[in-house]
Amino acid sequence: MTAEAVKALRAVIGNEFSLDLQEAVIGGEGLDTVGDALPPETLAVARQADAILLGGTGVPEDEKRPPSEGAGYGLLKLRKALSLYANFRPVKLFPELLDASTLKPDVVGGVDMVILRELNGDLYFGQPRGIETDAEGRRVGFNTMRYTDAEIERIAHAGFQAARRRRKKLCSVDKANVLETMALWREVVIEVSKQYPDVELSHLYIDAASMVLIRNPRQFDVIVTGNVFGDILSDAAAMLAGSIGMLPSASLGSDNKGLYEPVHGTAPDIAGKNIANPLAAILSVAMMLRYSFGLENHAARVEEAVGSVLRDGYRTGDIMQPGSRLVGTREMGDAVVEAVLQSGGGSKLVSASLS
Ligand SMILES: NC(=O)C1=CN([C@@H]2O[C@H](COP(=O)(O)OP(=O)(O)OC[C@H]3O[C@@H](n4cnc5c(N)ncnc54)[C@H](O)[C@@H]3O)[C@@H](O)[C@H]2O)C=CC1
Ligand SMILES: CC(C)CC(=O)C(=O)O
Ligand SMILES: [Mg+2]
Repeated sequence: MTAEAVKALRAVIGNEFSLDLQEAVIGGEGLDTVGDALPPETLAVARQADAILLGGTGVPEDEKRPPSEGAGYGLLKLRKALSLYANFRPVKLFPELLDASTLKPDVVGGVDMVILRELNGDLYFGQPRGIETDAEGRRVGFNTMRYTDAEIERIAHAGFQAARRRRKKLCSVDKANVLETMALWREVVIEVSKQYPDVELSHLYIDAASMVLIRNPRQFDVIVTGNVFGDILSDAAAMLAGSIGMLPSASLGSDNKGLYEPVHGTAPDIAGKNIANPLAAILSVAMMLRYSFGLENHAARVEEAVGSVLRDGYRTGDIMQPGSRLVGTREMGDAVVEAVLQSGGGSKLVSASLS
């Protein structure tokens, strides 16, 4: 999937700019080659890059390791080390996929929201964590849900600013009725809202938010929420867009450096079969062009190319519909590259590689 995203990136950049693309290992490949899910060399490459395109991390062997030593944790460390705290996960239904969702077309038609997930705090990072044996000899697992007011403030500002650029509606999702961390979350979000009187703020508890997301998703514009709730809510929201293979994301910090990756994981159940949907990875490249490189037109060309291949009936298995043309990962990538090149006035299909 990442190789297809790189092909699309090369196609849209063409000869207009030079692209200095470096590869580095993370996750399972990092553990296998240098025994580290986030090797120091990878972190160094990421630090000096303007933008990072991330292939999924996480391998089935993670189930036999402590979570904080697994391949998947390499990504969490990278997000934290680079202070990429604001994870934008747009959920937009391409009209061509109206019937691809498992939900009714009149529920999902016109869905266009952004889930803004805080990425540097919460249960995934809070200390203490671990598994210990208590005085009675019972094993106890524990994690800590933890947010400082400053962490909540900065993600709340990002949420209000995102809403300001859109339909000016922000819904903060928490569990303030049960958890002190989330009571603080709500208090700080309300305090920050005073600086954004033009943005309509609402609140939902995570359980109710999950239900409303499926019942009436069109009502949402921007949702701001914590690391764990955002992780779960965005996978559920993927089905509003037809498939988890359609959701891109951008993780940003306080400068333009960003990390771009699909919302989905490594999909080990279908790995190596050339059947996974590369469009989430390709749409992540569009976000990279927009947010890290300021190339709005190029971003739009990639997004329009995706729309055009869908209009032409190309489908991977996850979004397959009757009468459409079933293609593999590489063929979908080729079709997007061709559409990108057409939009730039060229017509020759180039074969780009990762080298
Ligand atoms: N950002 C990341 O690097 C993430 C890594 N992971 C890791 O990925 C591994 C697998 O996790 P899962 O829970 O199975 O989540 P997953 O997102 O990899 O897969 C969930 C389901 O969606 C399908 N799917 C995912 N992406 C698809 C695509 N592009 N096209 C078609 N179908 C697709 C998979 O085949 C699977 O049935 C684990 O090791 C996990 O830790 C999980 C989520 C995010
Ligand atoms: C390693 C996981 C926490 C990644 C994940 O599920 C995500 O970021 O959506
Ligand atoms: Mg996830």
